Amino acid sequence: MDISPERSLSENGGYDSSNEAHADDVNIQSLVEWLNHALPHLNMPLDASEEELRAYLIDGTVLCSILNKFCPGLVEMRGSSEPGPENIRKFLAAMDELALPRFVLADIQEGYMEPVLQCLVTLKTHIEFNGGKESIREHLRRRWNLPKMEFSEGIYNSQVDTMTYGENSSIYGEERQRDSFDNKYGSASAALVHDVVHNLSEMFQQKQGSYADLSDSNILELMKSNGLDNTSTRTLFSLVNRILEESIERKNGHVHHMAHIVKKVMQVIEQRVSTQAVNLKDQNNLYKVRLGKCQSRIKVLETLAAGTTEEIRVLLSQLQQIKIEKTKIEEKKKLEEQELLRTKQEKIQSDIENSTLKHELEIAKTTHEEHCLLLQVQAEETKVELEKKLKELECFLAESMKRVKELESFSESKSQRWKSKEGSYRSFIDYQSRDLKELRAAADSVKHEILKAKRSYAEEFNFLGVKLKGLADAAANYHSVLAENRRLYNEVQDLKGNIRVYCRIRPFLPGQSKKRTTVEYIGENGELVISNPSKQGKDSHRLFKLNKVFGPAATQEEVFLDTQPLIRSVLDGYNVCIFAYGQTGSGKTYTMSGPNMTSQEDWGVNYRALHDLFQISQNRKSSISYEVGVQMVEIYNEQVRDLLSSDGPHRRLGIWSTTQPNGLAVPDASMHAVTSTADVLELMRIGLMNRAVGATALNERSSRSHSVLTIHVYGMDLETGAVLRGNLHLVDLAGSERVDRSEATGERLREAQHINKSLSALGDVIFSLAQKSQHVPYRNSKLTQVLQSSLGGQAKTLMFVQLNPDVDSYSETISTLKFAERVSGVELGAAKSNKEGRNIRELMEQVENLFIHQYL
Ligand SMILES: Nc1ncnc2c1ncn2[C@@H]1O[C@H](COP(=O)(O)OP(=O)(O)OP(=O)(O)O)[C@@H](O)[C@H]1O
Repeated sequence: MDISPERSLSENGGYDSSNEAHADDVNIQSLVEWLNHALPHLNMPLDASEEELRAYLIDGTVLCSILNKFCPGLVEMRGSSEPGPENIRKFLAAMDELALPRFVLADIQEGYMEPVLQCLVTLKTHIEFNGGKESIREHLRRRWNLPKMEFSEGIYNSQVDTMTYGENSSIYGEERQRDSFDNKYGSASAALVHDVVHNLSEMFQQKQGSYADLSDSNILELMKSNGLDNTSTRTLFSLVNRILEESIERKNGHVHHMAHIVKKVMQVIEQRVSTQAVNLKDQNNLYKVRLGKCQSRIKVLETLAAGTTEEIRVLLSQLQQIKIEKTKIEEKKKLEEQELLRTKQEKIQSDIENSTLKHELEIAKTTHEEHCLLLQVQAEETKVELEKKLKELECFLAESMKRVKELESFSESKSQRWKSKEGSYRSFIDYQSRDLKELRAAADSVKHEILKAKRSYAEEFNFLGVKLKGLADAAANYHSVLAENRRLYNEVQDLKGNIRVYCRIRPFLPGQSKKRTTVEYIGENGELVISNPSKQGKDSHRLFKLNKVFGPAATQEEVFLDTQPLIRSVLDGYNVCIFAYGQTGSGKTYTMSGPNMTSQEDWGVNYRALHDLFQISQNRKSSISYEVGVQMVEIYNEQVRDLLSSDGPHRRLGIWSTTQPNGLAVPDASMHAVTSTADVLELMRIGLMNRAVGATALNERSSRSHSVLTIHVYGMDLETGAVLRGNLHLVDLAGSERVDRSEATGERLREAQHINKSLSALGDVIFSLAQKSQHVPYRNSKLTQVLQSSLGGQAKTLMFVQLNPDVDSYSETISTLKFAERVSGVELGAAKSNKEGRNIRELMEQVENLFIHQYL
C-alpha cells in the first residue's frame, strides 16, 4: 500500500508515532521500481524482499546516489571500499539539510527497516511532488529563486543561502506587504530594513565573504510569510550573527527593527527546537516501543534458550541411551562374533562329519550292492524252490480234486442218510406236538389248581392273620411269662439243692496204666465205692454218696452239662460259685480250665460257663441288656492279691465283711469290662501268668494259692427296667494234700498250712450252711470271706471233688471224699430218708430240662 506524505509525516517533518505505518504497509515494489528507474545499474528484482532491499541500502551508496541523482554533488560519497555507515551518515545529514524525516543509523544496521522505508517513501514523494524527474537542486534553486550555477562541494549551503537572499528581492517585496511586521512599520520600516539589509550585506562582504551572500533582499525574502520556516538553522544563525554584528557596529537607531528580526529568528529557532523536541520525544517513544519489542524478543530468545536447554538435556539422555544401546549392540556383536566362530567350528565339525558320513555312505552303498547281489542270488534260489513247490502244489491240487470227488460222493450218501433222518425227525416232531397238546391240557388243569390254591391261600392267610394276632397277644405277655419262667426255673434249682457236690475221677496219666486203682464202683446216682488194697474184708471197701460221680472216661462236655443250668441262674440274678477240690495233680485245673484253651473240645467248666453266659445274654438282648465285668484275685498265705492289676499282684487287698449291694467282696481289685468270651480268656491268661506257681514234690505245676475269677453280671429288663445282679465265682483251689505228704518245709510248709486251713474253713462254712446253722464262720479264712456272697442264701454252690485213682493216693482220696460227704451229706441224708425225695429230684431234673429248652 502506498503511503502519502500527509499520512506518514507530521507537520514538523518527524514521524507521527500515532500514525506510524508499518514496513509491511509500504509498497516495496514501487520503491524498488523507483530506485531501478533512478539508478538503472542497480537492476534490483521487483519482488525483492525487505531484507534484500536492506542489503542494497546497507552501505549507504544507493541512498547517496539517489540523492545525487536528483541533486548532483549533494552528497560527497566515499569510495565503495569505504565502510557503509559513513555514506549513510552523509545521506542522513543531507536529509536533515532537506528537512525531511529520516531514520537513524541503528535502524538500518539492526534491520529495522520500517523507518528506512518510510524515509525512502518520503524522499520519493518529495521528489515526485516537487517536480517529478527534476533534480532537487533545480527544485531548490527555483524555490529560492536562485540563479543557475554550479554547486561546489562544501559551500552548497552557503551558496543556497546566498542565492536565497540574492536577486529575487521582488518576491520579497511582494510578500512583505502581507507581513505583520510591514503592517506595523509601513514603508519607512521597509526603507530601514533595506538599510539594515544593505548594511548587513556590506558587513557580510567585509567579513571576507562569510556572510557576503546573505543579501538584504534575501533577508527580506526570508522575513516574508514563513520564509524562515524553510531556512536551515545554520542560515538562521548566520543571519542572527550578521544582524548582531551590524547592530553593534552601527549602533544606529534601528534597534527596534533589528530586535524584531532577531525576535522573529528566535521564534523560528524556538519553534524548530520544540519541533526537534517533539521529534525526539516521538523517537524516544519509538525507542521505548523498540525496547519493548527487544525485551519481548529477549524473552522469546530466553524461552528458546530454556527450550534448547531442555532439548539438550533430552538429547543428552538420548545420547546416554544411545551409548547404552551402542554398548549392547557391541556386546551383541561380540556374542554374534562368538556365535559365528562357534558356527564356523560347528561347520568344520559338520564338514568332518559329512565326510565321515559320506565315507560311511560309500561303505553302506558297497555293502548294499553286495547285499543286493546276495538277494538276487537268493531270489534266484527261491524262485527255483517256488517253482518246485508249485509243481508239488499242482500235484497236491490234483490229489485234492480227487478227494473232492470222493467227498462229493460221500456227501451224497450222507445227504441220503440225512433225508432218512429228517423223516424220522418229522415223525418225532409230530409225536412231540401231540405231547405238547397234552401238556397244554395239563397246564390248564394246573392253572385251575393254582386258582384253587390261591383261594385256599387267601383263606389260610386269614387264618394265619388270626394266629398272628394270637401270637402278638402272646408276645405282649412274653416278658411276664419269661419272668415267671425264670422264677420257676430257679425254684427248681433250689429244690435240686443249693450246694451240689460232683465227684470226678481222673484217669491214669500216660505211663501210669499198670497202677492199681482205688475206685471200685461208680453208681449212676452218685454212689462211689473206694477199695483199700491194703485191707481185707469189710473194711476194705468204703461207700460214698455224692450228687454225681464222673468216671475217668467222662468228657469235658458231659461234666459241664450238669453245670450249665447254674450259668443261667447267674443271668437271672443269682450268685453261683463253682470250685474244684482235691489233692495236687488230681485234675482240678483240668476240670475247671481244661488242658488246652485252643481246642474247644478240651474247654473246661470255666470257659464253657463263660461261653454260655455270653451266648444266653446275646439271646436275651431283646428283653434284657447285660453288662459284664471281671475281677481275678489270688489268695496266697491268707493274703488277697489282684491278679489283673496293671502293677502286678503285689498289693494286698482288703475284703468287705458284709456283702455289698453290687456283690463286690473285694472292691479294690481291678474290674475289667468284657463283652465276649475271648475278653475273659485274655484276662484269665494274664491272671494265670501273675499267679504264683511253685514246684512241689508232688506236682511240678501245683498251685500254692487259690485263684478266684469273679464274673459280675449287671442286667436291666428293657421292658420293666428291673435290675438283675448276679455273679459267678470260678475258683481254682490250691492242692488239698496233707502237709506231711508234700514233704514241705519252711515257706512251703507255711503255704500248705494256710491252704489246709482255708480249705477247712470252706468246708466248715458249707457245712454250717447245709445245717442251716445260726452262725456261719465266714471270717475264718480269706477264701470264705471272698466267696461269702456265693455261699449261703439263694446262692448256688457247685463243688467238683477231684480224685486221683492211684492206690498211692488212697488216704488223700478218702479224706477228700470225707470232706465232700461232710459238705453235701446232710442233704443227701435227708433225701435218703425220704424215698420220694429221689423221685422229686428226678422230676426236678425233667422240669429243669423242659425249662432249658423253653428258655433258650
Ligand atoms: N479227666 C482227665 N483226663 C485226662 N487227663 C487228666 C484228667 N484230669 C487230670 N488230668 C491230667 O492230670 C494231670 C494233673 O492234672 P491237674 O493239673 O489238672 O491237677 P490239679 O489238681 O490242678 O493240680 P494242682 O493242684 O497242682 O494244680 C495233668 O497232666 C492233667 O492233664
